[in-house]
Amino acid sequence: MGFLTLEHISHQYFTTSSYTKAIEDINLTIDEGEFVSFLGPSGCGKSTILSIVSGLITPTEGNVFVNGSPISKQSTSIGYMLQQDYLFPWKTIQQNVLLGPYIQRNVTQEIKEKAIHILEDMGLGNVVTAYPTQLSGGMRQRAALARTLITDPHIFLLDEPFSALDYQTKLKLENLVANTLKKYNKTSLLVTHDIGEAIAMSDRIYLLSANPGKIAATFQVPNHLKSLDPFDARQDADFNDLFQEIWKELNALEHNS
Ligand SMILES: Nc1ncnc2c1ncn2[C@@H]1O[C@H](COP(=O)(O)OP(=O)(O)OP(=O)(O)O)[C@@H](O)[C@H]1O
Repeated sequence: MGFLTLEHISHQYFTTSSYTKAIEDINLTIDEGEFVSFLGPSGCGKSTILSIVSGLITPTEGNVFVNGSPISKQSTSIGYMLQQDYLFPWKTIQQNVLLGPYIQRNVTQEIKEKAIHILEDMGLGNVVTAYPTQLSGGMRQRAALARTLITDPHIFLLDEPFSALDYQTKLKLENLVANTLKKYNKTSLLVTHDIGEAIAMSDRIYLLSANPGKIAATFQVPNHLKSLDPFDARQDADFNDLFQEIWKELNALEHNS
């Protein structure tokens, strides 16, 4: 059994007059430190899977295990990276990053040094005393990631975190975020509509079909692509082959849904 296991997960949303079967019989195992992505047509249940892993919703069927124990029976901490950075404009970047420890009344010298260290890792060592409005969108997203990393979550959920950024910033961030989460050995789940982003960041990609959402295909990303610069990776034959393969499957799914 891996670090995170979803076993026979199905979920239905009920309203007063009807119900929607959002996902059906999802089974997957993710090892500690792995990065996986979920791709699929709109409404195939990608966000529902993230909500179940985060504990926000309890699936109508099936079990989620972390390290072999049901997720409901332990305090698994979850980190999020979303489209919006939610930085506080009146606090400096360092103060924003220290927000979690501040709320927990745990701003020690050690934590302050850790904040600086993480900010340096994210290429933000020279803007620790700046305010969010002084930073570009990509820098703000990096600060938001640093703020989550300092709380040392077990699992990282990324829900289309780069969709508001320009193309060049997005490519650079994909690499930086994927490498940083690997360095800190975080188990990460990304929801995206962008095939290139999924290939650039992941160890493995799950393609979901809709109505209800099921795993239609699984793709392993060749290891050597991860060591390449994002621009170079996109020129690589393996990247293009995998892109074409996923594109065809996705089109077929969208056609049939
Ligand atoms: N709160 C809810 N109540 C009722 N139905 C819901 C609710 N949330 C999601 N659904 C339905 O469940 C299905 C899966 O939705 P979900 O948002 O998980 O898909 P998704 O793949 O994340 O979609 P998108 O790519 O459009 O963000 C859809 O049919 C959606 O309409």
